[in-house]
Amino acid sequence: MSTTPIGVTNPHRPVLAIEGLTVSFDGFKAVDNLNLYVGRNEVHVVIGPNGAGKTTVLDLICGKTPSTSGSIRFNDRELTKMREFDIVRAGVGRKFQTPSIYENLSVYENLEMSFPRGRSVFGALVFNRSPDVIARVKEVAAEIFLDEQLHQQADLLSHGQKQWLEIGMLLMQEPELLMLDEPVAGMSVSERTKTAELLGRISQGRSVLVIEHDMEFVKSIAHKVTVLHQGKVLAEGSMESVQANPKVIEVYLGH
Ligand SMILES: Nc1ncnc2c1ncn2[C@@H]1O[C@H](COP(=O)(O)OP(=O)(O)OP(=O)(O)O)[C@@H](O)[C@H]1O
Repeated sequence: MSTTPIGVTNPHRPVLAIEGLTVSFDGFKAVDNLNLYVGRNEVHVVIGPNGAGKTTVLDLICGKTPSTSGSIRFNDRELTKMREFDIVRAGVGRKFQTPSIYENLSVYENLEMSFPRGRSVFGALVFNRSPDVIARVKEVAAEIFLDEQLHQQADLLSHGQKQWLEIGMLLMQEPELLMLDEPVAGMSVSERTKTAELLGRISQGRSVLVIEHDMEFVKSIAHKVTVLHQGKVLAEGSMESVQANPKVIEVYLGH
């Protein structure tokens, strides 16, 4: 008998399988019996009105907020029982809206210290100058369009370049699931185009879960879209199907 849940893109083994996930804040269910599946090589975008529960879902996945009930399986490991640090080590990387880079260090140093061996600025800078780390830093810098800024101090980067640097810092840890909260907020048009290209590339061999309000950007990156409303899934599927859904137009896109 098949136990495949309805609506799964990759029914055989989603990398991330969220089932029956609920969190209540003083009786208010910000996330309410949510099912969400993310496959490998998938850019999955979560959209929905303000307060729908999008950021809370990412907080639950990365262990920042404990769930009230339900399960979050990542490669068959149950994340709801794990600490934030162990979730990162299991291969989940999360980028918040505001970049948290070291402004007074160079692009190179920021990437170098994110190599998993580096536990502190001091430790990273003293012990990490090995050929494999140097090669990885250069590879990631090229991936995030910053190979020509390697020795530039991070505070001199544009807002968009800072966002890319933070994505690069996450890539240094080779996460299997990368979560990004409004990655193109405040970016120029050309930076948005390059970010779309970047996300397409980094989804190869990984899963990328994105929260985004900019529908043009969503169209350019999403393999699958989930629309959240009042903590529940309102609609799910391709961008075309979601955009044509009258319920989605009523509560979100029509506004
Ligand atoms: N720690 C908390 N305590 C109490 N209420 C919370 C907490 N975190 C979130 N909420 C509430 O849960 C609801 C969902 O918030 P959330 O930030 O997840 O929405 P969102 O879809 O990300 O919205 P936006 O698009 O505005 O960022 C909101 O009503 C919010 O006030």
